[in-house]
Amino acid sequence: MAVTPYHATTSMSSYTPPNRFTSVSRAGFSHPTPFNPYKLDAIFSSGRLSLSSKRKQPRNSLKVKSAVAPIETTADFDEMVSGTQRKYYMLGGKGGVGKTSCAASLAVKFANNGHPTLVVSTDPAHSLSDSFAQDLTGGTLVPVEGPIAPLFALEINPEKAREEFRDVSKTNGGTGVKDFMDGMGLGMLADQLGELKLGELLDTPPPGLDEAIAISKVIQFLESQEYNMFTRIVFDTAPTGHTLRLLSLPDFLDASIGKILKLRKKISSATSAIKNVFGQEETRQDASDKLEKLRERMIKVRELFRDTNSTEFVIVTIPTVMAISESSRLRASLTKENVPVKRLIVNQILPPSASDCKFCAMKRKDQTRAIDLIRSDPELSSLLLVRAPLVDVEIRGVPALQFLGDMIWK
Ligand SMILES: Nc1ncnc2c1ncn2[C@@H]1O[C@H](COP(=O)(O)OP(=O)(O)OP(=O)(O)O)[C@@H](O)[C@H]1O
Repeated sequence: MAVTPYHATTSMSSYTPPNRFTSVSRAGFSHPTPFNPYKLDAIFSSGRLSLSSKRKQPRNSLKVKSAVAPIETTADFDEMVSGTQRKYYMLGGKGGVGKTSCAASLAVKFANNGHPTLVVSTDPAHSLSDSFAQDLTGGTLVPVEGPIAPLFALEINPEKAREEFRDVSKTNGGTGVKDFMDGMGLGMLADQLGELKLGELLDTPPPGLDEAIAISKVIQFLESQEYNMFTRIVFDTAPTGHTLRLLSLPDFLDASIGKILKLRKKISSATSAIKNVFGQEETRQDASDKLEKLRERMIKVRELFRDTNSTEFVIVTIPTVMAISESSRLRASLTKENVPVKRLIVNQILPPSASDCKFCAMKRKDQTRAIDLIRSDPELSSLLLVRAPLVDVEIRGVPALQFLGDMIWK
C-alpha cells in the first residue's frame, strides 16, 4: 500500500537530535506586573510573546493560579518529556472541549524541549489547520515553523483512507465475490458471507473505521527509516463516540475478516476445478493478501493503544457535569480495553477575578461543582488532574499554542 508521500526538507533531514533532552531550554515568558496572564492579545501587542524572545526568558516564569477550589497537581511534564524512545500521546474527549488545542500545544512543547515531533489529526472534522493557522489539508507532513526541534503536522483525510478499505473489501468480499459465488452455485456460502454484514460495512462503514485506518497508516509510515527521527507522536483523535468504536473495531474487523478468510479457503478448494476457467485466481489471491494485511494493521492499532510502555491516552474535558460524566464513561471504556490513561485535562477553567459579574459567579460555582465531581468519581479521581484556564481569545498559531502549552504542560 502506498505510503503517504512526503518530501523531506533540509530542516528535517539535517536535524540531529540532542543527546540530552534536558540541554534544550524550555520556552518561558516573563511578564512584569500588573499583568493578566489570560490576556493573550496583551502579550502579542506588547511583543513579549515572540519566538525570538522565548529562548532568553527563564523557564516557567508565567504561573497561573486556578480560580476554583485548588487541586494542586501538575501534568508532570518532566515524565512526559524524559527519554529518547518514541512515545505516543492520544488526546481524546467530548467534541469541542479543546482536544486539538491541547494536542497542538503539547506537540509544540515537546518540540521546544528537543523532541522531533509529529502531530496528527485523525478527527474527521479536522481543526489542526485552524489551530496552527497553517494549511495542513494536503494529507502530507507539513513542517511547522517556530519550535526549537522539528515539528511536523499531518491531517489524514479519513474519506480517502476509507476508500482504500472499500476498494480492498469490494474485490474481496463485496458484491463482486457474491456474484461470483452465485454464478458457481455457491449460494449457501454467499449467504454466510451476507451474515457477516460485509455489504453494510461497505456502504455505511462503522464510525471509527476511517480513524482506525488513518492511525494504521501513520503507524505504517513511522516504521520506515525515513521517519524514525520522530520521538514524540501526538494524536488529536475524534470525539469520544468515535474513539470508543475505534477501540472495539479491531476486534470486530478481526473476527469478520478472519471469517471471510476462512470462507475464502473453503471457496477456494470447492472451486478449484473451475477457477481456472474464470481466470480470477491471481486477483483473488492478491485481494486476500490485501485483506490479511488490513487485518494485521488493525491489530497493530489495537496494540499501539494498549502499549503501556509507549502510549498514553490523555482525556480532555471541560468543567461541566455533562462533559465530566462523558469523560468518566470514556475512562471506564478505556480501562475495559486496557488502554493506559494517567492524565485528565480540565480545560477552559474560568480565570480568577476580583470582581465577578453575576454570570461569572454562577459559572464559577458550576465549574467548582463539576470539578468536585471528578474528585468523587471512581473512574476519574485517580487521574492526574491538569487544569487549563479559559483564555480570552482563540488559540491560533505557534506563539499562542506555546503560551497555552506552558500553562497546561508543567
Ligand atoms: N483554554 C481555552 N481558552 C479559550 N479558548 C479555548 C481554550 N481551549 C480551546 N479553546 C477554543 O475552543 C474552540 C474549540 O477548541 P478545539 O478545536 O481545540 O476543540 P476540539 O475538542 O478539538 O473540538 P472538535 O471536537 O470540534 O475537534 C477553539 O475555538 C479553541 O480556540
